[in-house]
Amino acid sequence: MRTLISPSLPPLFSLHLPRPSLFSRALRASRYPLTASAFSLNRLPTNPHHSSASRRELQTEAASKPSSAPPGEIHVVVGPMFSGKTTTLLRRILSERESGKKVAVIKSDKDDRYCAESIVTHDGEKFPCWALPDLSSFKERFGFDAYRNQLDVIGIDEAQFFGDLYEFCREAADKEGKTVIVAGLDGDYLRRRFGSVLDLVPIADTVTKLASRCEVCGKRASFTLRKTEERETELIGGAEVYMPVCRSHYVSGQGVLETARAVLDASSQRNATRDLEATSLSPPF
Ligand SMILES: Nc1ncnc2c1ncn2[C@@H]1O[C@H](COP(=O)(O)OP(=O)(O)O)[C@@H](O)[C@H]1O
Ligand SMILES: Cc1cn([C@H]2C[C@H](O)[C@@H](COP(=O)(O)O)O2)c(=O)[nH]c1=O
Ligand SMILES: [Zn+2]
Repeated sequence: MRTLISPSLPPLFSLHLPRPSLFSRALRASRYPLTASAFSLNRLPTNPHHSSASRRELQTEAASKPSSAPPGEIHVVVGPMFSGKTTTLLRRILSERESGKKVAVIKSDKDDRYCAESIVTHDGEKFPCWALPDLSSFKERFGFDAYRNQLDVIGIDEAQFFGDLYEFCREAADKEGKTVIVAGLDGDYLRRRFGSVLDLVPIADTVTKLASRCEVCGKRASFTLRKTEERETELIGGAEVYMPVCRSHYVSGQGVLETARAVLDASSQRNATRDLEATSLSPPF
């Protein structure tokens, strides 16, 4: 199958890492070598602006965090359909697993294309996954103990379909030390924000927007055009329903839709004629 992802296209957001300040170096150093008790607020210089109640609150919060869980990470991969989101997720998951990390992948059970128990790229690559109605059921299904002690990296595909995406990712990364790699559509076929994928941006470590190739002109495609007449936001489908397009062909989508409809009509016309011919050739019952 043709590869439509251009490796030369840069991600929308690039990562700039400034020199760490003295403060940030001190903060980073405090994360790993210090135990929870060494990181006790009692040892911090007293801030005269903190009331004793708020000091107690902060102290309780610090004590309740598991001392062994280093902070996790959130990486978000978005883009239109056919831009390589699932492929990217798969590559990252495989590379984490090769480096010795324990991984698990979750996808929405709404997506019943290809295979129920695997994430599958449009090129047919597969990886076993948990197909779930929501993310909050994952820990119980995976096992609370196994989740806490034996899982480092969580991949989430079709993230736009999960209503509890934000809460799950924040808790997993902030409190449970997990690395979460999220792949999903940033926008729907009308280019409206899709689900809560974009809500993750402020709490993410990296955000990558991928592009596909416009099916009409071959240029960079950042949007997904729906070729059919359905109007609901959620409509599971692949290349028979959607196509990646550039900005100008998204805007002139009506024309593209008409072309696509004509192609579909012609092909169903051809199929109908073939069926008719096959029926008239078959012997009568
Ligand atoms: N219009 C298309 N129809 C079918 N497959 C396509 C189309 N455009 C691209 N592809 C293939 O899909 C691959 C990306 O698949 P995938 O990672 O599943 O994308 P995404 O998860 O972003 O939808 C590309 O490498 C390309 O080979
Ligand atoms: C644009 C758009 C897409 N969907 C559905 C169609 C597919 O089932 C998934 C996206 O899959 P992919 O891995 O990104 O190829 O989402 C939808 O329900 N509504 C839309 O507007
Ligand atoms: Zn185009």
